[in-house]
Amino acid sequence: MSNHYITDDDEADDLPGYQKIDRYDPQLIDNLSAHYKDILTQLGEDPEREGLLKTPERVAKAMLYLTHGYKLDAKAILTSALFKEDYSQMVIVKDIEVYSMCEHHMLPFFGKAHIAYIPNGHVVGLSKIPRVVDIYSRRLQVQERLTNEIRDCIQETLKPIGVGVVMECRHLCMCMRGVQKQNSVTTTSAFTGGFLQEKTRAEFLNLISSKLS
Ligand SMILES: Nc1nc2c(ncn2[C@@H]2O[C@H](COP(=O)(O)OP(=O)(O)OP(=O)(O)O)[C@@H](O)[C@H]2O)c(=O)[nH]1
Ligand SMILES: [Zn+2]
Repeated sequence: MSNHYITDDDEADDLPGYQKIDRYDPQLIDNLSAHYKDILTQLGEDPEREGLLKTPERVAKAMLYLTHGYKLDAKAILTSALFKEDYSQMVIVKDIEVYSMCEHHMLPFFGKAHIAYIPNGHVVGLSKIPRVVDIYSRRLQVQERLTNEIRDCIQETLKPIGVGVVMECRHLCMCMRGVQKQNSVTTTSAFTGGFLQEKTRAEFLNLISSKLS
């Protein structure tokens, strides 16, 4: 894989597929900038006015960052930190921030992901779970597919007894335009294995709804 994009995360170079953000391909930035300059003109703006001079390049870089997940391999990230461990209770990482872009309007949707799995001989390094969320979020998405992709990645890599994913997001395409519902939150969920049983799923849902004291 080449041309991977990620923020200036200090760990970036140690993770499979990650590179630092200052390694954007300059030709790609130039191409995208030219398109955004044209879009500004088509929108009735003057791309030569002072405040907009660097805007096409800024937008190009921002969009590359907001879609850098295409270049990353979530399964490789998880596989890089599997540890043999005799722990077979539910592991939950909750309240993981999510920032994604809806594929219909290319406007942000954002909120939280709550992820659980029941280990089957291996646990995964905890930080890798939010990294998986980021890799699938930083693409053009619909919330349902994002939820399923996270579930499938964890299930296929860790092969746990079960995986549960719940996501709660606000979609700006529903707030700042269109139907203009400022407070609506969309909840999606995806489960495998043990989480298909009502008791296990109820325990997960109960634990993610309880607040830390
Ligand atoms: N299922 C799903 N729909 C989404 C998501 N993000 C945005 N949408 C919806 O995608 C739909 C696109 O519908 P269209 O009728 O083609 O587009 P539109 O005319 O801009 O629709 P409005 O937003 O109702 O104005 C809208 O209903 C959005 O609310 C998502 O993550 N999941
Ligand atoms: Zn949308």
